[in-house]
Amino acid sequence: MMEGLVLRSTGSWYEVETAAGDVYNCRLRGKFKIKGLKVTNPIAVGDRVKFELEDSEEQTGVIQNIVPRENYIIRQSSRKVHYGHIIAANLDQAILVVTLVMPRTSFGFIDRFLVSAESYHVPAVLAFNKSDLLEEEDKEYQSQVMAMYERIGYKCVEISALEGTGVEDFEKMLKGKVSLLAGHSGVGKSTLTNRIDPEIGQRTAEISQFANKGVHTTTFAEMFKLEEGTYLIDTPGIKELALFEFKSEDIAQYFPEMREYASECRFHNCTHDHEPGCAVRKAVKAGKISLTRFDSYMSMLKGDDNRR
Ligand SMILES: Nc1nc2c(ncn2[C@@H]2O[C@H](COP(=O)(O)OP(=O)(O)OP(=O)(O)O)[C@@H](O)[C@H]2O)c(=O)[nH]1
Ligand SMILES: [Zn+2]
Repeated sequence: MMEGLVLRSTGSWYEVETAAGDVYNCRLRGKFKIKGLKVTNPIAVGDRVKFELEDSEEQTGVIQNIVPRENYIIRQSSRKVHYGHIIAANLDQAILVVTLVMPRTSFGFIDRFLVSAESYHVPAVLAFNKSDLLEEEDKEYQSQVMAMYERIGYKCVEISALEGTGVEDFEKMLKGKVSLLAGHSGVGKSTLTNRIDPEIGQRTAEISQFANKGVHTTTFAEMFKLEEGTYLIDTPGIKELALFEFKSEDIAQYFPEMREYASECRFHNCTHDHEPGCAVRKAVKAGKISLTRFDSYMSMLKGDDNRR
């Protein structure tokens, strides 16, 4: 039996790369299923699989087994109700490219992304792009925003994909990891990937063109190899890591800075909304939890569609 990493999938075929760097075209053995998961795709990009060689000349194989996942991100299937579609598995980090100017990424959107990443147990990073466009006062503001997120524990980097500032450090951050790259249209994902690897940049731009035309891009889910052990997953079709199943009572636990106070609330099932003796609201008043973050929490709790 051989083992490899799924780089690409069309739904019926999987491109699997072995440690030696050989790529095999594999299909699933019949009736392949993963217990307890209702998904339209049992195997996704980023999965490690065991496969039996079928034809060594054609480099084809049959996937027999999946190595247990460290994590995965999933969305609602567009084809089947109550089914999920796995976007990617075994991620080391999820990077959200954001911009404070042209266009301005909202805190609501950033926080939804961070909450999703928490729920998937994927470390999240915020990359603030277009730093070259910032006026003096914007720079000051951006530093404050970055400090706010860093205090919570999220890594933040400042880059200008256009001018190349900070891109070297950005690349260092990718080294030896599987990273998912996300962000609103126009924040500069293609420009950034193009700087890192023109071939990938080209592909990113192509895929995002499809996405902008509304063509379903999930079949294009791709993992790019930057170097040995370093992979980038571009997600143009997925503007956010929308949660597949989202329970309002769980939301607070995905705000790391709230978790530590929540245990001190008078009621164990406190929603931090109106309850007396709420330690979280007290921490907000005392400036220990940022109001911006608390606002995001409240709108998520109330189910506002905060997607912009
Ligand atoms: N000033 C400045 N402009 C940038 C920067 N990065 C990207 N841009 C510009 O922003 C616009 C959008 O960049 P893209 O790289 O196409 O953005 P994208 O995120 O790939 O967007 P989609 O292709 O719609 O998914 C282009 O006009 C870029 O030239 C930057 O760091 N500074
Ligand atoms: Zn509370």
